[in-house]
Amino acid sequence: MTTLSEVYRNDPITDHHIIPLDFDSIDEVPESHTWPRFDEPINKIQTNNIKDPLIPVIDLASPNARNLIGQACETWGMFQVINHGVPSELVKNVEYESRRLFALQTHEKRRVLRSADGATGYGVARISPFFDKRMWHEGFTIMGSCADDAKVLWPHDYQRFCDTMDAYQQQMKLLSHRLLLIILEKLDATQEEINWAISTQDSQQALQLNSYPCCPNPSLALGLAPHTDSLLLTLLNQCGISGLEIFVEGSGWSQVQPVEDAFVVNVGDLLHMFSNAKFPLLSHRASVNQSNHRISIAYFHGPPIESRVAPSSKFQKPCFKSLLVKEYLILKAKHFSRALSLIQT
Ligand SMILES: O=C(O)CCC(=O)C(=O)O
Ligand SMILES: [Fe+2]
Repeated sequence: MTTLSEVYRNDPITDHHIIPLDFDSIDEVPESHTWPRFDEPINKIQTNNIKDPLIPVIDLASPNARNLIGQACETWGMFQVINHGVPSELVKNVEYESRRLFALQTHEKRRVLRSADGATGYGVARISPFFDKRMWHEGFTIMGSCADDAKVLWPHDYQRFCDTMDAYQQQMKLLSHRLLLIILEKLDATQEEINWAISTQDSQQALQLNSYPCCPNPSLALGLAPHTDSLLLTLLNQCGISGLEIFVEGSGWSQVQPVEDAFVVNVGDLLHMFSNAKFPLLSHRASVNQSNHRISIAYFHGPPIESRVAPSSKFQKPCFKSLLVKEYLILKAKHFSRALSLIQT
């Protein structure tokens, strides 16, 4: 069975792109990390007043949650979810362990550098090769067990990190299944399609720990460049520090303010495809700031890599061709944001 790691092995990225900046030793933004923008205003489209946000905040325990989730997927391709049942202690521990990792010295983190043909470990964002400028970001990717890397980082104290990441992945999997079930029912999907999306065997998931160190000049730098997520659904924890921005037609880049105990849920390329483009894809990016070292934790959920993806059988006029999930991911790894247009009918 092919895994996400094997798909990425097809498309190695060069060393230049794999090693993040040594943030400990830098006190200004180098030319390599200076992005040509950014005097544009950033709209704060969402306040902590969760009664009146633009990107809806949905209480999963409320009777109306299903309808609201369906509407949010159709309108935005994004919502925030609260009362989701993930223990807040675990969420705090994941943030704590992630900070423990990124607080290590640069030379220690580089011991678990992602290899050129690998998918897990420490490194820059996978989208880096598609941009001339580099990002104010370092990441650590986990797929399944992270024991091998954790043993290198903390030979005598790795268990806590592994247990926390394992427990969190488990919870994220349950929550993504719960949400996908609601979303697919809203799309009137068949039982077979539901089984495909939330298959307990061979489904693909990745946990991406993102670190955006304090930046001496945030207006020059960018934490993560604009992109869409490739799989079905992403659950993002902003860990209480704003930075996530979405591109809203007509009003430009807009901040998605963190809401306490909420996960940002967003539609990925495969769900956009499955919904026959009924659910929009939101391009998003991450900004950086001067005073807070921001951590975010993204969980990506996808179907088995060898399975086929196509618009749901309910759609009479599919606007995407059917292909294997791994074929799509290989296209995305080569063509990035053009990948979807290559499979339009
Ligand atoms: O850090 C963020 O807010 C965004 C992270 C993200 O988009 C990703 O990891 O795909
Ligand atoms: Fe993303």
